[in-house]
Amino acid sequence: MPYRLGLTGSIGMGKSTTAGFFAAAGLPVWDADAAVHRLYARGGAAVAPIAAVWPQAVMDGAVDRPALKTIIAADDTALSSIEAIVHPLVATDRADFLAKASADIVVFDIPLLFEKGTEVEMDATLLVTAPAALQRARVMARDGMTDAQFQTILSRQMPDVEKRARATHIIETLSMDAAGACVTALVAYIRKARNA
Ligand SMILES: CC(C)(COP(=O)(O)OP(=O)(O)OC[C@H]1O[C@@H](n2cnc3c(N)ncnc32)[C@H](O)[C@@H]1O)[C@@H](O)C(=O)NCCC(=O)NCCS
Ligand SMILES: Nc1ncnc2c1ncn2[C@@H]1O[C@H](COP(=O)(O)OP(=O)(O)OP(=O)(O)O)[C@@H](O)[C@H]1O
Repeated sequence: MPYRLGLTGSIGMGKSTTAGFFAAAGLPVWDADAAVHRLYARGGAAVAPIAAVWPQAVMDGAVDRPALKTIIAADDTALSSIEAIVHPLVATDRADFLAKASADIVVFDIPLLFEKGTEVEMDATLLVTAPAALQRARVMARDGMTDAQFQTILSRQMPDVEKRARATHIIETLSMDAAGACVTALVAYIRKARNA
């Protein structure tokens, strides 16, 4: 079985960017957010079970994210009900990817890796992180992001300090060059440890 490296980090910490460095190094990368997008798209496996509970959340055969957000905002229990539908489907997608992978190391980009306990399915974890002020500046630079939205998302994620305590490896995403070099060094380290 390939070595499974779980990549995580809070919003805006640089998961997608760091996943790109692994992909550029030739490692297969599975992306949890992309899996959810596939499941929500027309023909995706989450459409029918979500329509059965919230018919107003499905438009033109696909799950409509703004509609889901309206439902979540109005009902404190909705997010966990959505998760109960979506997370088993995501787990199946991830298992299919792993079964087909032929590389020595595969990377799983999972925003909620520690929150949902998925780290038990990994051989090691990599946390990407940055100072809180930099994280905030990155997220607030995004279109339509408000301070209240940022605070809500942060409140649903495990604090960075707790993630640091759990992670096997940590990379600070301060510059592209430095983070890219850290990824190269980490891949070499894992290969050396595996072959030792
Ligand atoms: C709430 C939804 C509709 C918001 O969609 P939208 O496109 O606006 O935002 P996006 O998916 O990029 O998420 C925004 C931020 O919220 C975080 N987030 C998303 N889902 C969750 C969750 N279940 N718990 C905590 N944080 C979450 C993301 O990591 C990200 O930082 C969508 O995220 C969703 O359907 N979530 C439930 C499924 C899920 O758990 N996805 C997480 C990956 S397995
Ligand atoms: N190593 C780095 N050096 C400089 N800037 C970076 C680095 N990594 C990420 N960034 C910047 O930080 C921002 C967030 O990066 P990215 O989208 O990769 O984060 P993310 O953790 O995937 O975000 P989200 O949780 O919202 O999906 C982007 O503007 C990106 O250009």
